[in-house]
Amino acid sequence: MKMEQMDIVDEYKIALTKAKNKNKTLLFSYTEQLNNIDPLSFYSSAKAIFQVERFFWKVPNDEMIIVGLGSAHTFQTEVGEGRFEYIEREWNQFIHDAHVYNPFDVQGTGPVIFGGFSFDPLSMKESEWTPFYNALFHLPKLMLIINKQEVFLTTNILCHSNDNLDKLNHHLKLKREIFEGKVSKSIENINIKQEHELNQQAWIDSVAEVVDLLKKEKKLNKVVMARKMNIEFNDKVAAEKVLENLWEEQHESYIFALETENSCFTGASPERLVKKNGNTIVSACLAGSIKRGNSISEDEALAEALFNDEKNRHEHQLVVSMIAEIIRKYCLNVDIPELPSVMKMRDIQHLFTPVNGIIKDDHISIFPLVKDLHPTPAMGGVPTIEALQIIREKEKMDRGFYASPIGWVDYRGNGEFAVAIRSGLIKENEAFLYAGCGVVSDSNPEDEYFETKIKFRPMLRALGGKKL
Ligand SMILES: C=C(O[C@@H]1C=C(C(=O)O)C=C[C@H]1O)C(=O)O
Ligand SMILES: [Mg+2]
Repeated sequence: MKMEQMDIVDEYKIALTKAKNKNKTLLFSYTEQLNNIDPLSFYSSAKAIFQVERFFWKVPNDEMIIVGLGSAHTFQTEVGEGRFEYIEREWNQFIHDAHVYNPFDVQGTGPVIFGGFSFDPLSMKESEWTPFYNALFHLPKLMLIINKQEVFLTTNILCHSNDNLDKLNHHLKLKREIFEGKVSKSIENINIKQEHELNQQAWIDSVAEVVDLLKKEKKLNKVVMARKMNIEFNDKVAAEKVLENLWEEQHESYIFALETENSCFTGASPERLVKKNGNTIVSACLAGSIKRGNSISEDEALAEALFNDEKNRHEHQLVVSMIAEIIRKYCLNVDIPELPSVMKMRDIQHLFTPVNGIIKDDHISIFPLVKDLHPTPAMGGVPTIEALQIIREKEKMDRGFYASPIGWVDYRGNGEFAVAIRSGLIKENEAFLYAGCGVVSDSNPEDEYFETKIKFRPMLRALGGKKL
């Protein structure tokens, strides 16, 4: 059903008057309903206009797709430990003064920021991650939201106290160019020149050292060890092509991309961190892995082996205990099945336990939940602080935004974050891919190496890797 819609020019004039009266810069945000539009085409179509800052987000069942173009404002910080509070504070301040026109009671409509946080502000820093800081969120100029088949467009403009209608007119012109232009998917191809797994043997040796530590130190239960791959391409890689491939190949995952400067952090993650919609909180525990089978019977036998495997169940249970504790701190009526189920992705199967709860205080935004949950023992370890210290010493790399929360927050503090795994950072004709695994005292370093090899596959395939 179409709502009666206020005119964007009239609303903009109200925002301008507010900016003048308050003598400050404020956000004008306007949401309207649209006819259907293909989200990937929308993402590609605006490349020439908004090439620097774009984002893409799709949840596993397609119930929510968000595509952002350009940045009306970018929230970023070098603050480490306090990066979650910093972004929340800045966003609240922005919203406090904003003029929001949104007649729809639909999640994702109205002003939304999209971005993520660094995994560990105290880890070593590598230059490829510099443009992402310790947190980076875009408030897009134009944002497409597809919520259960309903399509919306949100326009965000910053109004200064001495502005006239010029900015809006310019914006409307850009919008017409996008919608009247030939909206098409990308036709570019990706050609890998060279794939390079970094220090394989050194990594296996580090995992063996971590296993020794886990055996020695009774209080240390789990450490997640990751490694990376470098890829060189013959030409610059088009982010939209990678997204198109992920969309086709990993449709059962969260698919995300966050672009800034000459960098695109993208991936297809099976793992939700947390979702908040009003007082409803949903989280997920995902840990414990096995490959897919070549036949249905082999696949089922592997799933059963995973379910009954003590090492994997232990690895999984450590995640459930921690997430349950955090969610219980915030929620009533917490619902957690006693036994995990097996989640099957294209390349891998995981043990999975969903967590649902009703938040006690619905004034709390999603930010404190993200802060408290990150890193879960699926990405860090148990106990968290000790595990992070070991990761810093043994991994000897900068995870950047890999294994971190990535997602969106709206102007009411609702939103959703996935854990940014099965991901990679693309920089023109170079990419860095990341994969990790939960190491426990009965881990076999060679098996863990093989597990990470499987976890590179989704990104490798989307980038045109041939040996898959
Ligand atoms: C760390 C990753 O995956 C995590 C580790 C898992 C495991 O060790 O069994 C399973 C799922 C994820 O929580 C990754 O994909 O890089
Ligand atoms: Mg594992």
